[in-house]
Amino acid sequence: MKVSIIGATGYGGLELLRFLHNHKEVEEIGLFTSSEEGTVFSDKFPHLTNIYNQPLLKIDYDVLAKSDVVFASTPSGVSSTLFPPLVNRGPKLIDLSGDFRLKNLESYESWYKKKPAPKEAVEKSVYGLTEWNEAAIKTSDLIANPGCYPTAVLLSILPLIKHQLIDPSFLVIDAKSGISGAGNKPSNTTHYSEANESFSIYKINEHQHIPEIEQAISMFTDTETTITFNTHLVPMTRGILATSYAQVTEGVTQKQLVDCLTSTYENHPFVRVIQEASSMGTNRVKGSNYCDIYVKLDERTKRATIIGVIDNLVKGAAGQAIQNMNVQFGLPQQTGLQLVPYFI
Ligand SMILES: NC(=O)C1=CN([C@@H]2O[C@H](COP(=O)(O)OP(=O)(O)OC[C@H]3O[C@@H](n4cnc5c(N)ncnc54)[C@H](OP(=O)(O)O)[C@@H]3O)[C@@H](O)[C@H]2O)C=CC1
Ligand SMILES: CC(=O)N[C@@H](CCC(=O)OP(=O)(O)O)C(=O)O
Repeated sequence: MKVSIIGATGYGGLELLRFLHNHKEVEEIGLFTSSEEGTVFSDKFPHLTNIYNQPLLKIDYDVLAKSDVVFASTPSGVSSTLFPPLVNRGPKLIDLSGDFRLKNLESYESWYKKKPAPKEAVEKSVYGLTEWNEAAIKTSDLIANPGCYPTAVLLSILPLIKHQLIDPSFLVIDAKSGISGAGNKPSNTTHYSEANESFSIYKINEHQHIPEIEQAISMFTDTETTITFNTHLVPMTRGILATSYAQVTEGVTQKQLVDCLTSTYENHPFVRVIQEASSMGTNRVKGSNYCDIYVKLDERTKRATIIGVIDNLVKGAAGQAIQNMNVQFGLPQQTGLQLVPYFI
């Protein structure tokens, strides 16, 4: 397979390359840039010396059209214009940004403060939460890869909402992310001296992943709800831990909650239902495509604490994008993604 990465110099792009390098069906990887045409990739990233000594390529539709797959790992507002001319020209398109995720264009404009992608392209796109949308992904030519936070949240709560074990009307979600979630462009909030030794909340009640999570709950469980969702920055490089709180339906037991998660994911290699809370942590999934999930009923309040943990750059971005590519090409989902977590 011939694969192209637009935004190869970013964090998502580098992770795509790290996994695609080990993918047995990938023969050629084109690295595309909007700002550094001709730069030798390994000069910019010396850890890739003698591995990727090729020059970065200018974004050119005729070259991209010859690929089997084109990944866009670019800031929001970029693929909305870059991808539409490639629709129906041959390659499968996989977008890691939020540009094709929200079906309601006004909602995209109001949450992302950017001009939405053309309606026809958004209508054509398929939401790439692999474990929940495999059939549609299989036949899709344009994938909207989910956001990092929505992946951790949705994989942990969707089974419990679908089986009516929790009340979705008062979902409170508290999520924390490592700094690589903000991409490679330095800013005050990601500056080492300001982020290190600090734990902060950001985008209170205004995070762009709120409508995405609500839309996916509706799409996969036929439930309309509004959520409270807040995000925090943790002074570490990788990882997301998302904790959701919800009242359980009357009479629901701890065993029912765990059984529901276990049976939902028994045939899904990348979602692991964890039995002990002490085994949940970002270092248990770091560098891997796993999503670990956990649920605990508080017998006193009848509220469930539901946790999802991922590596934001892998299951939250590049890993899930490659998992979707595997589904599109009829390959086993694990192809190229079988790295075990770093742990330390
Ligand atoms: N970081 C994360 O954990 C996650 C990120 N995402 C989403 O994935 C996308 C990529 O994220 P991430 O890799 O972190 O971002 P980065 O900021 O690290 O990288 C983005 C890359 O996009 C390229 N780019 C910038 N502007 C343009 C443009 N106008 N046209 C073409 N390319 C452009 C740049 O490369 P160059 O200058 O060489 O063109 C840049 O290196 C974003 O939309 C992000 O929101 C989704 C899930 C998780
Ligand atoms: C730590 C951090 O800043 N994380 C980013 C994650 C953004 C992201 O993944 O953007 P999409 O909208 O393309 O999904 C944020 O919270 O905005």
